[in-house]
Amino acid sequence: MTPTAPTLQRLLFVMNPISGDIDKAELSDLIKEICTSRGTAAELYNTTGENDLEQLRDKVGSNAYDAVFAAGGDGTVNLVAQALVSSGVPLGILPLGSGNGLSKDLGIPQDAEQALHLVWEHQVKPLDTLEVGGHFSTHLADLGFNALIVERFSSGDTRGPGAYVRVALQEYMGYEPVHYRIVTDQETWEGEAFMLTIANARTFGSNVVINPDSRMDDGRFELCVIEPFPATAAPGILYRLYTNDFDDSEYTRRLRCRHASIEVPGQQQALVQIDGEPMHLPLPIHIAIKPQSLQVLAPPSAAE
Ligand SMILES: Nc1ncnc2c1ncn2[C@@H]1O[C@H](COP(=O)(O)OP(=O)(O)OP(=O)(O)O)[C@@H](O)[C@H]1O
Repeated sequence: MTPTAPTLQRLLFVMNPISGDIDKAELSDLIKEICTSRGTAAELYNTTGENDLEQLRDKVGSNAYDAVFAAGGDGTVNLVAQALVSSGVPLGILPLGSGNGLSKDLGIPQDAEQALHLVWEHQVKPLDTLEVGGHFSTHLADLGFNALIVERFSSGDTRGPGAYVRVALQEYMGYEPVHYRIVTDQETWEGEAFMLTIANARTFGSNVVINPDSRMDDGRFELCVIEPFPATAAPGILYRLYTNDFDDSEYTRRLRCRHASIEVPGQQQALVQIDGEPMHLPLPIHIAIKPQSLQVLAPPSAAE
């Protein structure tokens, strides 16, 4: 353990039985075995997909957990973070999904067994969280092209990066950019966008860096706009998204703010993906940051 890290003695592990393709019974046994051998009490909760948030809030309210781990994909991390927000109880992550965006941004090992060592070797970091149209987000939300692809993915049975690229290419051909009006506490921007990301974090689970050099604890968030671009510009934009150079394109801009509202003139609702879950939200969409409202366990050496 790092000198400043508190000892975690009582833990809850929230496990999503459908996340990833590893054997959850084996992982549960491993968690119990390692924790028992180190004198740490570990309780397990399997999500059902029904009323999990209410159940977890009850558990967190009536038990003195030192930390609660989300063992699952981005949806499970969002669920557990929501149950813990403003409680002071830190969130740990055992990444099991296909994206695992927040865990990557925090530098958490992508192997669940290695990530378990966060219990004994960690630093506790405060993170901002976002409210997007009344929904909780820890990581990244967006409107436009990527939200459409996430929706196509969640309604089909295709998975994996190869399938993502295939679906994205199919949809790109007929995609019509949308006209947005964004009003923040700093400025107003109006125009067409191919994609509009609401970013508390930096990097998608796909390793696309949509919001480079940003912080998750500064009380601000970014609206990252990719404006319509000719097909010839696509390779350059894609390259910049993988090389930390989002701003180096004439088709991109970022608005940094504390609160914002997004309108689509003439439309009543919009498709939005929030931490990987697609949903239709009424317009305008109001976004606000809750500064340092979530504690997380990160590796002792994590930079930010
Ligand atoms: N026991 C369960 N049976 C069916 N669905 C469940 C169950 N528990 C949770 N879910 C659903 O799982 C979804 C969240 O999955 P999560 O994102 O954690 O994993 P994943 O889909 O494998 O990850 P990724 O999105 O990174 O690929 C939620 O929609 C939730 O309702």
